[in-house]
Amino acid sequence: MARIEVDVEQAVGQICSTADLAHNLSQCQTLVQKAAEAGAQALFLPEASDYIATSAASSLSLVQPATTSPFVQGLQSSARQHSLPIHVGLHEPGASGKVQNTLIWISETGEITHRYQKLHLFDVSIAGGPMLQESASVEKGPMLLPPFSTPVGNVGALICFDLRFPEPSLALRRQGAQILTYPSAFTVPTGRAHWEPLLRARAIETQSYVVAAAQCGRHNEKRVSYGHTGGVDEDGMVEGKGAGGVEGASEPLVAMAEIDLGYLEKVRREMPLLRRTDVYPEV
Ligand SMILES: O=C(O)CNC(=O)[C@H](CS)NC(=O)CCC(=O)C(=O)O
Repeated sequence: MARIEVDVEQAVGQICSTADLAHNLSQCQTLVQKAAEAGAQALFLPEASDYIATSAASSLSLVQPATTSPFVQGLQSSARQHSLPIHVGLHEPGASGKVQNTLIWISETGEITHRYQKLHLFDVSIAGGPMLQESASVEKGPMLLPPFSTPVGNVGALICFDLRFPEPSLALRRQGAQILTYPSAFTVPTGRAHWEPLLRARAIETQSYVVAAAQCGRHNEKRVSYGHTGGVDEDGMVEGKGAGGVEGASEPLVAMAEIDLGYLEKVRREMPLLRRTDVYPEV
């Protein structure tokens, strides 16, 4: 497991994506600039940073392969220019005629080195609340991405609704993750009720840093996201508070969160969570 002796700062970005990819890229590039100026070692951007569409049909019409997407190419060139790795959620074409909801790691030299595809799709119909059928336009991911080494630590990648399932986070922790990422676009009512307790629970039960880059504000006439971007440390304490979480805000912003992997190892050493796998199955 990588061990970094000095604290590092990571930037966690919040934007309000619309169906205008060029505008979304420019919001993200503003955040790359801010993150680099603040001395961040990595920038984490929300789910679906490339676009949030008004319908399944519109999402299918906007999707582009990562290899030729001007949105991805723009971020690759920003990463290279600022020598800053970027973790960003986007859409990619799927094999089934649907899209894939993915998360890519762009290295500080602008290469796409890792890719995760969202496992759990958000199909809900809450009376008087959100009605969303993600599976109408998105195909579900086939596997976990094993944790990968980065300048801020070993990253375990998950996306948004995946946050409600403890199993993948525990599996990634067991495989060596030190930081779990949940780039998101939570709805306002479910975010108000569950966002922070879920993030804190995942951090505490995996004894890992949790990075929560969120979409915020009004995307179109049908969609508003909860925001409240930030980080949670391995004690479950929220970091970067105040910088994020302006409900309804649509200004791009970054929250800074500190990572101290020495402290993380101390927490894990001092309170080992040894599982009773003789009683219940290991995840
Ligand atoms: O639509 C896109 O293009 C981007 N994807 C999303 O916004 C996804 C699927 S609709 N949103 C969530 O998973 C919200 C989960 C949530 O709000 C909860 O678990 O409570």
